Amino acid sequence: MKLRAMAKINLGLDVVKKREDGYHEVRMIMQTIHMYDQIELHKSDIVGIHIKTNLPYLPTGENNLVYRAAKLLMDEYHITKGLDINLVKFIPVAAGLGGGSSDAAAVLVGVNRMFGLGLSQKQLEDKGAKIGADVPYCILRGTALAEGIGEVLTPLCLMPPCYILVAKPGINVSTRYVYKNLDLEKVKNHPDIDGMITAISKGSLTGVTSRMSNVLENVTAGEYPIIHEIETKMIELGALSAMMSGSGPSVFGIFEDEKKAQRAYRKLKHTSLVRQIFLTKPFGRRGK
Ligand SMILES: C[C@@](CO)(OP(=O)(O)O)[C@H](O)COP(=O)(O)OP(=O)(O)OC[C@H]1O[C@@H](n2ccc(N)nc2=O)[C@H](O)[C@@H]1O
Ligand SMILES: Nc1ncnc2c1ncn2[C@@H]1O[C@H](COP(=O)(O)OP(=O)(O)O)[C@@H](O)[C@H]1O
Repeated sequence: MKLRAMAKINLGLDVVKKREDGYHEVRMIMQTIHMYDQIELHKSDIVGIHIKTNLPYLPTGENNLVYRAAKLLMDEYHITKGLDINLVKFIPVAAGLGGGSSDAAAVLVGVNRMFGLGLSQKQLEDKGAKIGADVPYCILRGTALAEGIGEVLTPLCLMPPCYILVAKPGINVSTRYVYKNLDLEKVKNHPDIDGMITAISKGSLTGVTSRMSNVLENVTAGEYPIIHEIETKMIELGALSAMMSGSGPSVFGIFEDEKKAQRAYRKLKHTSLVRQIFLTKPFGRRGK
């Protein structure tokens, strides 16, 4: 069985409060983008979950989120057959693009289908929350409001058509570190998430881009000024707006004009600012 695990960006990211358990309550506008990892699942007679991946530095045991996703369902439903997972990564790792979460989401959907478990999408989303805060959204996909720690989802209509330039600089950032170093008292300007929801419902691209804001950017860009440098370059090259995705360090720029987006892609590709760069588009919800 072949699956596609789609990447996401956060068009808006607000942190509302810190919980007792260290997790943060968020209000985020999530958007799936047309960039994906390929996953193949095969039943096997050799007991256990066996992972192969094209990235030698990724864990292939229980520290890989695809392992955890498969094990969660296989243990609960007493599946004794073996499972081979071939994971081909294209989504940059630890980049703020939700690659690991989306791989886990795809495996939950795939194992459910492959072994005929009959779980609904909502049931899969609930199980996904045990693996990571962004996993339920990665099952839903499309444009959505994510609240709680990311798992309370409200589907929205698809964001207006546009071109999305995603650039990852050659630095790595841990999500845990970024949340830990966020000082909420210092955040003076919270994103206008409700205004962005209205703009999406009206189909106004500039209404969306004028409200793009991410409170985690203060933490990551405070340490890595390269994030602001990439944003400035994207704006110079015609992006309506540019912002860091999730906990970073990837930056995305939203373009209305395809030619400008392609030119920006070509210009940025050969600078020392970026390690990986992709020109992509918004992607809709599962089953839509
Ligand atoms: C920042 C965001 C924005 O979409 O994405 P990424 O940058 O990771 O892609 C998410 O909130 C990341 O969600 P996800 O990556 O699933 O988080 P998890 O694996 O559940 O948690 C990793 C760590 O981040 C912190 N964490 C995560 C989510 C949250 N709402 N509050 C937190 O404080 C916790 O310290 C946790 O130990
Ligand atoms: N299938 C996977 N793909 C990518 N990273 C994974 C995977 N499973 C576990 N990880 C670990 O999770 C960490 C965060 O990965 P990723 O989901 O790509 O980042 P982000 O949460 O910033 O979008 C990585 O450092 C990696 O070691």
